[in-house]
Amino acid sequence: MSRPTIAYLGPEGTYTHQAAHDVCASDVQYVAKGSIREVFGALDESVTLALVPLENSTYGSVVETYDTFRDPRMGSKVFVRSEHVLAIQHCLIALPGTRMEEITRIISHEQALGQCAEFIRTKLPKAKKVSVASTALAAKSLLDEFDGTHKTSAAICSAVCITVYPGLEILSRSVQDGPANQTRFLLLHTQRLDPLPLTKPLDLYLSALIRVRVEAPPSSKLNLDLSGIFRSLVATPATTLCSLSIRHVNRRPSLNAIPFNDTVFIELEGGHDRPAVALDLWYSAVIAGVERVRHYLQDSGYIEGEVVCIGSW
Ligand SMILES: O=C(O)C(=O)C[C@]1(C(=O)O)C=C[C@@H](O)C=C1
Repeated sequence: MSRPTIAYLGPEGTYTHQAAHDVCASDVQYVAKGSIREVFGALDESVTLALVPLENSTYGSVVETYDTFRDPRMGSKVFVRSEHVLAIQHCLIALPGTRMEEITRIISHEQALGQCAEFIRTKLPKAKKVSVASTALAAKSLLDEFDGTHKTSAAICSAVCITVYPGLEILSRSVQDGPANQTRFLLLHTQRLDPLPLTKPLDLYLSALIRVRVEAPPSSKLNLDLSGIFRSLVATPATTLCSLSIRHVNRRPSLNAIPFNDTVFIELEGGHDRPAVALDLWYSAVIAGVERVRHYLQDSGYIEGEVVCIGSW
């Protein structure tokens, strides 16, 4: 039997790569992809696992991940199955001999540039920010572009990049704004409830992610009445039993013909004071909530749309 394979945002040395190692047992095969959309697109019969960043404690949501979660495959062929939080300590990395005061270009992933905005503004005021697909790609690009004279660029990335890409050195450590910088990642799998292949033992979080989208709102309402949806979600006997509550709400444009019509992502959480709740009971409670939201939307006159559980873990 072939080894389980996990797709991640590459190249080698990204934070996603490190988080994937934290989650997976040693026998898993890693496949680097160039973007989060490509990571998601790689999931099929041979690549059954993927890890994607969801949110950062300093800079907020990873928009590309939420945008990918609008895809109809998410919730029908791909499911969120667990989460992992990684402490993010960024370094300023450059070619040997680069001087801080001469840096005019600072390359990194948009999230990392955002997490270090204050450092860049105060310590590298002349530097132009250049956003690339990942932090490790930023480090690698310093070597790719090296022509022996240009030492006016630097990358923001993890310290491991100087080992993965020899020929670079650390100019400054811990350059993120604030010491408690963390990113939360989600583990995706091609099965909704089957046991996961070769991950380390995973905690039961009693979490779930719901996607709600309506296409034909009643004429007076451009967007969803979230309070009605929230009430419907938490008000079944099963959801009460699991102390289901709303943890987080995010929205992205639906990209349909109705301007400002959003796809809403609602993250649910069960009561952690109820250790007796098992994943299948939790999943039933979430689905009971989802069913009630469907009825609520129908009763409110929404004709087309969807309410989908895209993962419970
Ligand atoms: O560029 C990387 O190293 C990534 O793994 C992506 C990513 C992100 O998208 O948030 C992951 C963790 C950090 O927050 C910075 C960047």
